Amino acid sequence: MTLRVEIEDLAKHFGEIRAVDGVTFSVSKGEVLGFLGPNGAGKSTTMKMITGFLAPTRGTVRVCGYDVSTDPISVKANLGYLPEGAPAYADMTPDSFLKFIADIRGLSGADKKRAVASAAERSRILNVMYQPIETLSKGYKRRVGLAQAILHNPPVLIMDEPTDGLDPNQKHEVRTLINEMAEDKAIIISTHILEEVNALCTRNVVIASGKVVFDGTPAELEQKSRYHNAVVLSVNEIDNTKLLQYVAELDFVAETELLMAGNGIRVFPKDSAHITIALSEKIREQGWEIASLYAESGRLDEVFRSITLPRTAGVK
Ligand SMILES: Nc1ncnc2c1ncn2[C@@H]1O[C@H](COP(=O)(O)OP(=O)(O)OP(=O)(O)O)[C@@H](O)[C@H]1O
Repeated sequence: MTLRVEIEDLAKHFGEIRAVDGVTFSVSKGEVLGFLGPNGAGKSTTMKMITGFLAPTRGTVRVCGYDVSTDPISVKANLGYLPEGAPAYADMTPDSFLKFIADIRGLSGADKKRAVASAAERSRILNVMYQPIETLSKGYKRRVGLAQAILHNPPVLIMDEPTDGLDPNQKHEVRTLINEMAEDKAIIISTHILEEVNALCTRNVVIASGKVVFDGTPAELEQKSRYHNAVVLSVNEIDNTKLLQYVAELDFVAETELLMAGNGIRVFPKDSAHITIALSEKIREQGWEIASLYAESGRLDEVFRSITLPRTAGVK
């Protein structure tokens, strides 16, 4: 694994406010890291320090081996940044905007032409290259932003809320583009859209109050849910209360609850064990007919809440 972004004990204090308070994580080539956290957790401040817009109070950021505080120009050369929202310069066309960015990146002649054509193709904006940016749909505007970020083919891409405010089709398109680029880049995406975690990310770092509270795969995040491996069960012609009483006594069951609208019961296993087979055997032993039985993978919204709420709230 080639390490591309290394963040160590990063902190930013604004007076009394500890916006970022000792954050450490790294991102390798091929990884799409979902950087999650509630409003005010410190995501934007961290991203601004990675991209060199903001100087840290403490700690280091290295991008492709270059330290952002001592070698910001090399860092910027290795990094593409998609800020939140739409690109500025609304009265420009994507063609003139990308050429302008190419100039800033120091590209000229054939290199500039090739870079603009390749970024436009990869971002699928070739059909709108000569239309003012302000007249484009949100999805296209975001793709123009993406084209700008990848123009110099950087090994590291940082994106702030890349699909925020897009409709489901546009979200899908932008995610597809990001997935296509993932193989040869290290990508950091800040988001609070939890479905993005499964659709896009290979790893997640969750921060709350400026500190890392989780670093792992989407599956590991789901496993922290109390619903992980919980089984939803309904049985034909048996009263749900009776079913619940029977199931609650089984030795592999920790907890049970009735579902709304008579839709059966939910069974929480002890130690998050896999219990679908054992449970279906126990139901059949009673001579009951199972109408439906399935295990849940876990609920990201619930895990997210439980790990990002202040610890004083009594949450594990
Ligand atoms: N320039 C600043 N001066 C003072 N406080 C700031 C400044 N920038 C950010 N903060 C504070 O630092 C904390 C972290 O803010 P930040 O914008 O990094 O959070 P965030 O996770 O990006 O939130 P959001 O999801 O709402 O964008 C907040 O309490 C914010 O008010």
